[in-house]
Amino acid sequence: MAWESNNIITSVKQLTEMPNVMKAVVPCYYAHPNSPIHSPAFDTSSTDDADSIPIVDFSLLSSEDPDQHSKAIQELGRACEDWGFFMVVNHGIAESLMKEMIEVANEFFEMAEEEKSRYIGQQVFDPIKYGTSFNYTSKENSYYWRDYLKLSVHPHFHSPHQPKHFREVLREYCEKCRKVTRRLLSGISESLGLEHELMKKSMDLDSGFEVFVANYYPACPQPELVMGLPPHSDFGLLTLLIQNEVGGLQLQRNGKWININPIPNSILVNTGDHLEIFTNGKYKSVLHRAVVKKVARISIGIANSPAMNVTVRPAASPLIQNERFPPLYFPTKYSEYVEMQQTHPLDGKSCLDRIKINSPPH
Ligand SMILES: O=C(O)CCC(=O)C(=O)O
Ligand SMILES: [Fe+2]
Repeated sequence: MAWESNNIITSVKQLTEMPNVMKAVVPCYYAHPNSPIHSPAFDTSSTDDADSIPIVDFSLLSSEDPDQHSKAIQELGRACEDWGFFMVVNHGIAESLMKEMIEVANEFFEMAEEEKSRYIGQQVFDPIKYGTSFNYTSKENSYYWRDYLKLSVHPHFHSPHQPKHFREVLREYCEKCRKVTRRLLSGISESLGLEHELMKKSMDLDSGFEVFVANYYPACPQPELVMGLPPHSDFGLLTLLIQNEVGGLQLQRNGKWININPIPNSILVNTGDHLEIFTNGKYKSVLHRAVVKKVARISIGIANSPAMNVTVRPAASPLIQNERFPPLYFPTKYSEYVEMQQTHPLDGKSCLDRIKINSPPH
């Protein structure tokens, strides 16, 4: 069966289940110029670095022993500055809840296409968006091997009503993650020598925008030819990520793509563009991407961000900006940043580059 790129495809999952599509090859329009096979920096053998991804013991951030507390804060700061990715252990979220979240997300993708298509998003700020690729628009000229469900979960909570239990599991999981994120963000402020509530206040985190994303990467006959998600940084402050037992996340470090294999029951955390802006470039957001496998993979991310109407700028503290370190980013309203990110093809850190001071105009 000949597939043209203008066929309406609601999901990659649907495509892989079509009886007439050859099981051994991917349609040519999914072949990606920057897929693993074409990526000179791709080196699966570079696991040494991956082994040393920092581990943050969450329970020690609240330790009453001042030495232990300040050591934990320093380690958190170092993890943000040196890596921008770290694994959080002893976070207090039950393993059973994490598993249930992955399970109900899987059940969502297993639903019939007609049921899921009720949630197909039309607009950038639709609170419930089911879709495929990144945000398929005519501006994108290649497809990604990924279906997704994106939900705005804070300050207003939105969830599909199906499958059964999805809504209640999501609500509980998001609430637990919010507490972890808040504690991490106040620890991060402390690690910079700032008042621990500065981020909460200056970005109005009580009304902070939070997006839940479930990424479904169907089993792929030729994983080396396609991309699940292209290299990008996340736009919020921190993203919390969990996955099923299948790996696929890679981060760019010292010019190489390295595989991230989280230890069981940990949560993977990465810093986003708005933490980079707030810290005036000290804690940089990190490029990462998702490659796909011969078996299906699910990842669940929650991105925590400033409130939509807040204009974000580097923190107003002499520790962050001073004569030696003038502000590096233009003040930008958060909603405008999100819109820019969601309406352009996903392309490295190009969105952040647009608001860099002294960057060439786009
Ligand atoms: O699937 C993954 O591991 C990464 C997902 C991701 O980077 C994202 O949703 O922003
Ligand atoms: Fe991401």
